[in-house]
Amino acid sequence: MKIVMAADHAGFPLKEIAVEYLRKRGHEVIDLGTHDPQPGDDYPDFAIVACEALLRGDAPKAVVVCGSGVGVSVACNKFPGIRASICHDGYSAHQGVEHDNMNVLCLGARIIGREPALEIIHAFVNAEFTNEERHVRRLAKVHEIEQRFQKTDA
Ligand SMILES: O=C(CO)[C@H](O)[C@H](O)[C@H](O)COP(=O)(O)O
Repeated sequence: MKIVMAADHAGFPLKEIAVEYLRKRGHEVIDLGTHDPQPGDDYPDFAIVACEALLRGDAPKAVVVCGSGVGVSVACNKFPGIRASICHDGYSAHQGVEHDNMNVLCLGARIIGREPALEIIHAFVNAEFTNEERHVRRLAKVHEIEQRFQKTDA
Protein backbone atom coordinates (compact mmCIF):
# COMPACT_ATOMS: atom_id res chain seq x y z
CA MET A 1 0.00 0.00 0.00
CA LYS A 2 1.04 3.61 -0.57
CA ILE A 3 1.23 5.61 2.66
CA VAL A 4 1.99 9.28 3.18
CA MET A 5 4.06 10.16 6.23
CA ALA A 6 4.86 13.57 7.67
CA ALA A 7 6.04 14.97 11.01
CA ASP A 8 7.30 18.12 12.64
CA HIS A 9 10.58 18.17 14.59
CA ALA A 10 8.90 16.58 17.64
CA GLY A 11 7.49 13.76 15.54
CA PHE A 12 10.64 13.26 13.47
CA PRO A 13 12.22 10.40 15.51
CA LEU A 14 9.04 8.31 15.43
CA LYS A 15 8.45 9.08 11.76
CA GLU A 16 11.90 7.76 10.90
CA ILE A 17 11.19 4.51 12.77
CA ALA A 18 7.79 4.16 11.11
CA VAL A 19 9.09 4.83 7.60
CA GLU A 20 11.69 2.11 7.98
CA TYR A 21 9.13 -0.29 9.49
CA LEU A 22 6.64 0.22 6.66
CA ARG A 23 9.21 0.04 3.87
CA LYS A 24 10.59 -3.22 5.28
CA ARG A 25 7.07 -4.64 5.01
CA GLY A 26 6.78 -3.70 1.37
CA HIS A 27 4.75 -0.50 1.64
CA GLU A 28 5.51 2.46 -0.59
CA VAL A 29 6.06 5.35 1.80
CA ILE A 30 5.84 8.92 0.54
CA ASP A 31 7.92 10.72 3.16
CA LEU A 32 7.00 14.42 3.13
CA GLY A 33 9.38 15.43 5.93
CA THR A 34 10.54 16.89 8.07
CA HIS A 35 13.95 15.49 7.29
CA ASP A 36 15.57 17.44 10.10
CA PRO A 37 15.05 17.03 13.87
CA GLN A 38 16.02 20.64 14.68
CA PRO A 39 13.31 22.45 16.69
CA GLY A 40 11.34 25.24 15.09
CA ASP A 41 8.97 23.49 12.71
CA ASP A 42 5.29 24.38 12.71
CA TYR A 43 3.06 21.27 12.75
CA PRO A 44 0.38 22.75 10.42
CA ASP A 45 2.92 22.83 7.59
CA PHE A 46 3.21 19.04 7.77
CA ALA A 47 -0.51 18.49 8.20
CA ILE A 48 -1.01 20.55 5.04
CA VAL A 49 1.43 18.66 2.85
CA ALA A 50 0.13 15.29 4.05
CA CYS A 51 -3.55 16.15 3.57
CA GLU A 52 -2.95 17.76 0.20
CA ALA A 53 -1.19 14.59 -0.93
CA LEU A 54 -4.16 12.45 0.19
CA LEU A 55 -6.68 14.74 -1.45
CA ARG A 56 -4.67 14.65 -4.70
CA GLY A 57 -4.92 10.87 -4.56
CA ASP A 58 -1.22 10.21 -4.04
CA ALA A 59 -2.10 7.62 -1.35
CA PRO A 60 -5.25 6.47 0.48
CA LYS A 61 -3.89 6.88 4.02
CA ALA A 62 -1.44 9.03 5.94
CA VAL A 63 0.34 8.88 9.26
CA VAL A 64 1.18 12.31 10.68
CA VAL A 65 3.24 12.77 13.83
CA CYS A 66 3.85 15.69 16.18
CA GLY A 67 4.72 15.89 19.87
CA SER A 68 1.34 14.94 21.30
CA GLY A 69 -0.63 14.16 18.14
CA VAL A 70 -3.09 16.92 19.07
CA GLY A 71 -1.76 19.70 16.85
CA VAL A 72 -1.68 17.65 13.66
CA SER A 73 -5.07 16.11 14.45
CA VAL A 74 -6.68 19.54 14.82
CA ALA A 75 -5.02 20.81 11.64
CA CYS A 76 -5.76 17.75 9.47
CA ASN A 77 -9.45 17.80 10.40
CA LYS A 78 -9.80 21.28 8.87
CA PHE A 79 -9.59 19.68 5.42
CA PRO A 80 -12.88 18.53 3.90
CA GLY A 81 -12.52 14.85 3.07
CA ILE A 82 -9.96 14.20 5.79
CA ARG A 83 -10.95 12.06 8.75
CA ALA A 84 -8.06 12.22 11.20
CA SER A 85 -7.67 11.07 14.77
CA ILE A 86 -5.07 10.45 17.40
CA CYS A 87 -4.99 6.77 18.25
CA HIS A 88 -2.67 5.58 20.95
CA ASP A 89 -4.11 2.08 21.07
CA GLY A 90 -4.52 -0.58 18.42
CA TYR A 91 -8.27 -1.04 18.83
CA SER A 92 -9.01 2.59 17.97
CA ALA A 93 -6.58 2.45 15.07
CA HIS A 94 -8.35 -0.41 13.29
CA GLN A 95 -11.87 0.43 14.42
CA GLY A 96 -11.34 4.03 13.33
CA VAL A 97 -10.84 2.77 9.79
CA GLU A 98 -13.46 -0.01 9.90
CA HIS A 99 -16.28 2.18 11.27
CA ASP A 100 -15.24 5.78 10.64
CA ASN A 101 -13.19 5.47 7.46
CA MET A 102 -10.35 7.34 9.18
CA ASN A 103 -7.75 8.22 6.58
CA VAL A 104 -5.16 10.00 8.73
CA LEU A 105 -3.61 8.46 11.83
CA CYS A 106 -2.11 11.04 14.17
CA LEU A 107 0.53 10.02 16.69
CA GLY A 108 2.30 11.80 19.52
CA ALA A 109 5.97 10.92 19.50
CA ARG A 110 6.40 12.34 23.01
CA ILE A 111 3.58 10.15 24.32
CA ILE A 112 3.96 6.73 22.84
CA GLY A 113 6.88 4.34 22.63
CA ARG A 114 8.29 2.60 19.57
CA GLU A 115 6.59 -0.79 19.90
CA PRO A 116 3.06 0.41 20.69
CA ALA A 117 3.38 2.98 17.91
CA LEU A 118 4.34 0.33 15.37
CA GLU A 119 1.47 -1.94 16.47
CA ILE A 120 -0.92 0.97 16.05
CA ILE A 121 0.45 1.80 12.61
CA HIS A 122 0.15 -1.85 11.61
CA ALA A 123 -3.50 -1.93 12.78
CA PHE A 124 -4.30 1.30 10.88
CA VAL A 125 -2.60 0.31 7.64
CA ASN A 126 -4.17 -3.15 7.50
CA ALA A 127 -7.72 -2.13 8.37
CA GLU A 128 -10.45 -1.51 5.80
CA PHE A 129 -13.72 0.37 5.98
CA THR A 130 -16.51 -2.19 6.37
CA ASN A 131 -19.06 -0.33 4.23
CA GLU A 132 -21.80 -1.52 6.60
CA GLU A 133 -25.01 0.44 6.28
CA ARG A 134 -24.92 1.99 9.76
CA HIS A 135 -21.39 3.28 9.27
CA VAL A 136 -22.16 4.63 5.81
CA ARG A 137 -25.21 6.38 7.29
CA ARG A 138 -23.18 7.97 10.11
CA LEU A 139 -20.42 9.06 7.76
CA ALA A 140 -23.00 10.68 5.51
CA LYS A 141 -24.06 12.75 8.54
CA VAL A 142 -20.46 13.73 9.21
CA HIS A 143 -20.13 14.69 5.56
CA GLU A 144 -23.26 16.81 5.85
CA ILE A 145 -21.71 18.72 8.78
CA GLU A 146 -18.64 19.33 6.65
CA GLN A 147 -20.76 20.67 3.80
CA ARG A 148 -22.96 22.82 6.01
CA PHE A 149 -20.13 24.62 7.75
CA GLN A 150 -17.66 24.85 4.90
CA LYS A 151 -16.38 28.41 4.52
CA THR A 152 -17.03 30.16 1.23
CA ASP A 153 -15.30 33.20 -0.25
CA ALA A 154 -18.50 35.24 0.17
O1 LIG B 1 2.69 18.35 20.07
C1 LIG B 1 2.21 19.34 19.60
C2 LIG B 1 0.98 19.84 20.17
O2 LIG B 1 -0.08 19.15 19.67
C3 LIG B 1 2.74 20.13 18.46
O3 LIG B 1 2.33 19.58 17.27
C4 LIG B 1 4.21 20.28 18.43
O4 LIG B 1 4.82 19.05 18.11
C5 LIG B 1 4.76 20.81 19.71
O5 LIG B 1 4.02 21.94 20.11
C6 LIG B 1 6.24 21.17 19.54
O6 LIG B 1 6.72 21.72 20.71
P1 LIG B 1 8.12 22.47 20.79
O7 LIG B 1 8.19 22.97 22.20
O8 LIG B 1 8.07 23.58 19.77
O9 LIG B 1 9.19 21.47 20.43
